[in-house]
Amino acid sequence: MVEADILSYGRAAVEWSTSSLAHLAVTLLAVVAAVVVVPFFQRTHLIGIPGPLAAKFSDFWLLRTAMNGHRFQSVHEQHQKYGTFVRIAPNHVSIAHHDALNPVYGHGTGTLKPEYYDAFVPPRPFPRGLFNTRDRAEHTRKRKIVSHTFAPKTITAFEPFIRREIQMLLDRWDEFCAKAKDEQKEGPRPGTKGRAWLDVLMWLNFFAFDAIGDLAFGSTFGMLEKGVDEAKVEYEDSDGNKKVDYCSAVTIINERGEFSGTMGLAPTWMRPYLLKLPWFERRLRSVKKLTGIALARVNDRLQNGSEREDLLAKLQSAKDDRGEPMGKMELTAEALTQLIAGSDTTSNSSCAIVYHLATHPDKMRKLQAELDEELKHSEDVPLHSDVQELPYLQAVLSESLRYHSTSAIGLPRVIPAGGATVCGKFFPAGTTLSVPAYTVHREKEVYGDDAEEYNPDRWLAPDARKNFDKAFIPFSVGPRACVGRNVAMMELSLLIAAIFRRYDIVLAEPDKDLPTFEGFLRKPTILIAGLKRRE
Ligand code: HEM
Repeated sequence: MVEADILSYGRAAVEWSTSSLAHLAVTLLAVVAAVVVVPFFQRTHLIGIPGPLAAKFSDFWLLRTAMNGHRFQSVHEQHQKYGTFVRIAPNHVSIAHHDALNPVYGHGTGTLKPEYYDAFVPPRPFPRGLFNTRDRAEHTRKRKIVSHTFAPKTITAFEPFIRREIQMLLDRWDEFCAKAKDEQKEGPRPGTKGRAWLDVLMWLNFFAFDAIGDLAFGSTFGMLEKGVDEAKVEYEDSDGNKKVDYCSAVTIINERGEFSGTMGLAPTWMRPYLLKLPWFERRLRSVKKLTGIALARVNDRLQNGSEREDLLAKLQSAKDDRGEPMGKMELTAEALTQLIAGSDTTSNSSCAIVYHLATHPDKMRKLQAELDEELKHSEDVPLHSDVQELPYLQAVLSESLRYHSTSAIGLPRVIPAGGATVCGKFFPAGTTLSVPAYTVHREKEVYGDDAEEYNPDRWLAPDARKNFDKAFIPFSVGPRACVGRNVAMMELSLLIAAIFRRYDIVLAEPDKDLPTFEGFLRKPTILIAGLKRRE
């Protein structure tokens, strides 16, 4: 009897497990059909577009590429293999041609930022900021308020504060140079005795955070002074108590970019599941901490006030079309946007400029000759009016932004109702298109056969700017282009002029490529250089 029971129990177990396995297999097939096969056949209009096989069926090809930190490179290689059009995800086509810029990003085209940008929205209860607002009317409202804060008059008023931070950077580097000169220690390379060896990227990050802190909130983070990457974070613990902590702002901003730049590529339904993976979980903590940094700065600033009109004061006094000012939460979201958009964009770009000049000593000497000649009577940090039209300095900045391009990926946009024809191909409404900056910046048709080479001199040719402008997008183009472009160009012009006029710079590893890791931006990871004061 017992034996019979066991046997029937065993049979039932086998039947159950067979039927549940079959059930599981059917469910899996249904999921695969729903997620992979159906969307593939729904997009028959994209079937003829070449690309990696995996990318035609699922978002994982692009997602995995992004997690590896070199999305710009992988997409570039696909374009080299397949040509102008590459399908990089089931509903996403990358178009590597400057003729695609206007229809994809231009004014009046009606294209919108897709769900990708939802992964950049700050955690609740904060609303969206200018950068990640997708709704057109809401973006227009915000853009009107924010662009007012970047009006030319405001920017001129920022110049003394930017110059003060650059002077602080020079003072710190001078200390290191003086010490190294006294000690006359051997450097990491033969013949480099008596130089100060430091991670230039780290110091440029200190500068960029202090500068944006000063511009946006009326005071710096104190990073240059302390020589430490540290920022105050305000947050609520699980019991709702307000807490204060200190953290590395640079690491946090990097991890936040990696989180958003990757998570945004996953279909919306999958995002909560990805959050369970340690890679995303850790980076989500950084997203929250970054909001905590903005909150701490906004709170301190509102409590203590500011003696001058910083960006926050401008935002506070600005009103939208209905005469409404921004509330505290929106103010914090915009302050966060500026902190993110205006800090490491500048430090990454300036780090790349230092790298490219130091690896092209002839170009560095040419720049130094111009600075010596034109800035004879300037202070350590020149005036913007003295440098904004220096031909070789501006050529170096343009070439470096072209060649490195911290925003290197194709920024995605969704085609609106009615569809659009781009570079001779029709794309129906709802298709996501992007134009990869890294690849477009290397178009031989525009930049010539030496497009793969770093050569600032190309910008000196007559009509160069006019010819290159059509394929030059470091700040993007159209209604969503960088609102801080003029501030960024002022910072870069002053900073690079001041640094190269004062120091002779060599790299510890001049034969190596600049190491980078890409989240949303393509960021250098380290740059060890030996500095000495020029005679
Ligand atoms: C070298 C420095 C910089 C570079 C290369 C850069 C590049 C860009 C790019 C490519 C975009 C478009 C992003 C997209 O469509 O997804 C953008 C947007 C933006 N940038 Fe910059 N940026 C720089 C500096 C700054 C600075 C200094 C600020 C402010 C202080 C700033 C504020 C913004 C904001 C608020 C947006 C969003 C604009 C909108 O959606 O309407 N950026 N930037």
